[in-house]
Amino acid sequence: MAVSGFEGFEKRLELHFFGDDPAIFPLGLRKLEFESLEQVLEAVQCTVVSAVGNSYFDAYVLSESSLFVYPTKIIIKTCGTTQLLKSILPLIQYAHHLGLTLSSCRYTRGSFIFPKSQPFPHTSFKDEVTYLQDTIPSNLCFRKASIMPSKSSSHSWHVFTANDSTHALPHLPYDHDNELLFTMEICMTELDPILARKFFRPPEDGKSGDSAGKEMTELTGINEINPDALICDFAFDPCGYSMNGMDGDWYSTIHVTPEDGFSYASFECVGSVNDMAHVLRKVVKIFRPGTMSISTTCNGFGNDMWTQMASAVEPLGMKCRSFAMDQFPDGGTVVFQTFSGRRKSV
Ligand SMILES: C[S@+](CC[C@H](N)C(=O)[O-])C[C@H]1O[C@@H](n2cnc3c(N)ncnc32)[C@H](O)[C@@H]1O
Repeated sequence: MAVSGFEGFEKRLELHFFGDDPAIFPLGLRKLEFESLEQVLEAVQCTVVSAVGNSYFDAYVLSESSLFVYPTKIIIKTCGTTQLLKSILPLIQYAHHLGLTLSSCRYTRGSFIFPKSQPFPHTSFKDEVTYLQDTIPSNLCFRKASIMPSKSSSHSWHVFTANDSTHALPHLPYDHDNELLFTMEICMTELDPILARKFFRPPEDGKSGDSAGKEMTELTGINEINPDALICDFAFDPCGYSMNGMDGDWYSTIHVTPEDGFSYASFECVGSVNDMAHVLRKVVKIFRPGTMSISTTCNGFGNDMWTQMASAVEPLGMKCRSFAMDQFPDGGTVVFQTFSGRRKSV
């Protein structure tokens, strides 16, 4: 851990692949040996602490956040001082051995609380973008990097996308009822200290990380966010919590750094507009953050999520302080909003 404190803000990488050989499916990337994944994570400097799978994908809780492996898609989210971008090259190489080629890359993150503690290539967004530009293959020719602002220079949303010319919008943009799907990433700081205490373990509780995690999931109401989800949870010692949820092919994930002074929690999921507002309200009630950002990404062109998000949390005392929208070449539309308790400014 950095001398300053634990960096809760995650770096997030989403890679999509394609392959023409039917023999590699239906498992695709899920055929990767566990040892190969461990080697990728070694480059990032984190480890697997727990894992679960269903018929659609595998979900791993990491020592620093989460990894999701679908047949043609990988999502890795890591916090602390991990070097997430160092996973790209080994992943491209392992996928190549399976007959899969990279078609899309998306990297996102908020603003670090302790930016000076980050190692290369995460020393600045400029360094990250240079590293990405140099690492990803040239067939991903539609590229864009953007820093989406808020009213405060310490809360920005950093986005880099790169896509090839033939596999645009790789993630299905609609659900089974033909509703537009979104990815929602919520970053919360200044958690309510009484609620944050629930993510500390009593000294020498004699429990495993899994059983202590299960208790936290129930005690905090996290299990009620989506009662249909299969949850894989883990409690760190003496504090900290991570969980992955699986509901069919939809994932959700929560990570909590409860320490006073740099408390942080994140929630991420996929869903339609109606699900999102409902879920967002439940999440805000669990953490009661002083400040919060919401980033929604959809692979269509319309993204009017921001009004629904604002209406969902205003009755809970959170006021929308800023709004920014940007479009990415063959990478969809991103909306970034910041919120704070009514008397605070973000
Ligand atoms: C890994 S968890 C959740 C990560 C998540 N991205 C977040 O920001 O909250 C981080 C919390 O667990 C605590 N922690 C305790 N032991 C840890 C370990 N071995 N590795 C990582 N975090 C640990 C940290 O101090 C922090 O409160």
